[in-house]
Amino acid sequence: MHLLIPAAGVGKRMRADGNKLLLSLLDHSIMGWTLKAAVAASTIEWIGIICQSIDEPVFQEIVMKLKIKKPVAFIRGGDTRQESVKNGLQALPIDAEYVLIHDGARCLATPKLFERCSDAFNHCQGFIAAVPVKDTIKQVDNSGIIKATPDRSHLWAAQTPQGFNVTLLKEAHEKGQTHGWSVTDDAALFEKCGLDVHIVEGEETNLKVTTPVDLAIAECILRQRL
Ligand SMILES: Nc1ccn([C@@H]2O[C@H](COP(=O)(O)OP(=O)(O)OP(=O)(O)O)[C@@H](O)[C@H]2O)c(=O)n1
Ligand SMILES: C[C@](O)(CO)[C@H](O)COP(=O)(O)O
Repeated sequence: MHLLIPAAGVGKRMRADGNKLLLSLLDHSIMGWTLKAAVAASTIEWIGIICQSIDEPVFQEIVMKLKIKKPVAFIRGGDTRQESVKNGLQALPIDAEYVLIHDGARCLATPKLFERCSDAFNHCQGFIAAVPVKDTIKQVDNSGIIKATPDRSHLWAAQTPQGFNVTLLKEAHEKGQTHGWSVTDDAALFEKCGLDVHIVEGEETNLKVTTPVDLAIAECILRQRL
């Protein structure tokens, strides 16, 4: 299984001085933890790290320190996650039929989750890891007035890994560019193309390290695993 890791963001919401994926989390960087889990997953055979050129030397160092035996490619990132993934798809080896895409910022995903996601290709061409939403969600207008309370039983929080047939996802990205679709995940492109995207059971702990408080929560979860 081929895995693309978008890691080319700047982490504005983290307000860090540089790419948040290089921040320390216990004895590794955020990206170090993400890579460790991906490498430990028996199904992952190839890893593409999508990053900005300025960060590539540090990511190379992380890969070396972890003594990763699986092939790792470095791919140039874009200005948005969507662009970064599009670049990643172009850089996949020619024989890649299916691909998993996993945010570098989701550093708590377990090897089991990667393996469960790889197995999902046995029954579908597109899926995302997700968990049922626990909160009551309100839809609010621009004046701060609640307009709707969607039925929670139909709401899922999207995570990564997300997995797709490579040809179909490449086509969806092309269409997205042509039509000017701007999305925050790859599933949304599949959806806009009218293709089915299935749900694979995610992990409650598979949070995305987005703001400083997420870093503290991630540390807590990792300590419990030690
Ligand atoms: N141009 C971009 C933007 C984001 N990402 C990656 O997409 C993942 C999810 O994005 P997010 O958590 O939003 O990261 P940032 O874009 O870095 O954060 P922010 O939105 O706060 O700036 C991250 O692993 C990030 O590195 C990327 O590869 N290329
Ligand atoms: C892909 C993603 O992690 C799914 O939750 C997410 O959409 C990334 O973008 P975000 O804007 O940081 O939510």
